[in-house]
Amino acid sequence: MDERGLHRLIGTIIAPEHLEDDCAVVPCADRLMVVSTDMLHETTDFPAGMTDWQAGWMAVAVTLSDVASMGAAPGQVLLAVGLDRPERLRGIMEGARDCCAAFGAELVGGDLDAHSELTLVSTGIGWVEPGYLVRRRGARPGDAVAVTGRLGEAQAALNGWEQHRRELLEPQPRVREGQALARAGVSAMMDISDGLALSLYDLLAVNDCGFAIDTARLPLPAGVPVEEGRLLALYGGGDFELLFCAPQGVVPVAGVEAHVIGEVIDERVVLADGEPLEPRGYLHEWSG
Ligand SMILES: Nc1ncnc2c1ncn2[C@@H]1O[C@H](COP(=O)(O)OP(=O)(O)OP(=O)(O)O)[C@@H](O)[C@H]1O
Ligand SMILES: Cc1ncc(C[n+]2csc(CCOP(=O)(O)O)c2C)c(N)n1
Ligand SMILES: [Mg+2]
Ligand SMILES: [Mg+2]
Ligand SMILES: [Mg+2]
Repeated sequence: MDERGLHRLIGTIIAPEHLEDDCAVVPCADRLMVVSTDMLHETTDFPAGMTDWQAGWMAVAVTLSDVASMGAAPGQVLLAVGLDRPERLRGIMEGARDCCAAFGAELVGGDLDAHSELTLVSTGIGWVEPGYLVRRRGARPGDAVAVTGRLGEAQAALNGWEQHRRELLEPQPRVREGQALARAGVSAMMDISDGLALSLYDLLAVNDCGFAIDTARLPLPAGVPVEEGRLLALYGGGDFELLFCAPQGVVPVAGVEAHVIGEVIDERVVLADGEPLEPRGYLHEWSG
């Protein structure tokens, strides 16, 4: 059983539309509040050699990435810390505070307990005017499919490409880009945490159309052989770039580094170079 299968179970217990987006959306006077929470554990999320400051940074970055993917401006963050050793707390809190400060958020609370494995749960709140909210649903046939930044860099570092360690350990949520894309009129957006392929299937699940990408157009990690780079870009996790669809004429958006990698098609399939793309990537799995 994997994460996506269990999400379907959750969707039989709470309203399934609550599982459709990177954040929950809560009307709040004349604005919308978006909220995301994410849990990281030492063994699955903190690679060997990561500092405590970087663990705190990453915990906030992954949540601000979800906020960014809705087109929202980050506001407040809470950080719950399941702490294995007290001497780690200062570095973790400073990393979390610094990531908040770098992206215009404020760390305003959290929780603390003792735990055998370092566990960080960050909750991020963002704010957006109703007209600029972007969801995963909304893609239309003929839209361009595009991504910010480059893909596969975090997984490249895990594969030993040392020049990409910074991207793995200190992910930069595309907060400014998310808001600029929303204002420019993109039709659907999400962040890529588990790899491009799984993200395209996540978009497929909530749209009435499909996606055809051209692997020659993928922005690959620098300094990695093209064949390996292409696999990293398609299936590697931990990138935290934005994947979006845009009506013709919307891209390029001023100030946003993005690459068009394909287009939205009528048929409800995900194609890469004309062939069905394997739904493979970074997935939490349970045995049995
Ligand atoms: N235990 C849960 N209860 C309710 N909703 C959940 C639960 N776990 C996940 N969700 C919801 O399911 C959707 C997908 O969650 P998921 O964690 O895969 O997204 P993400 O945070 O964008 O990705 P990642 O965790 O890889 O960064 C989100 O809307 C999330 O709020
Ligand atoms: C040991 C280790 N392996 C991989 C990564 C890269 N990484 C960070 S978050 C994530 C997936 C989404 O997270 P989740 O679904 O758990 O929220 C991935 C693949 C890492 N930081 N450490
Ligand atoms: Mg997300
Ligand atoms: Mg999550
Ligand atoms: Mg995940």
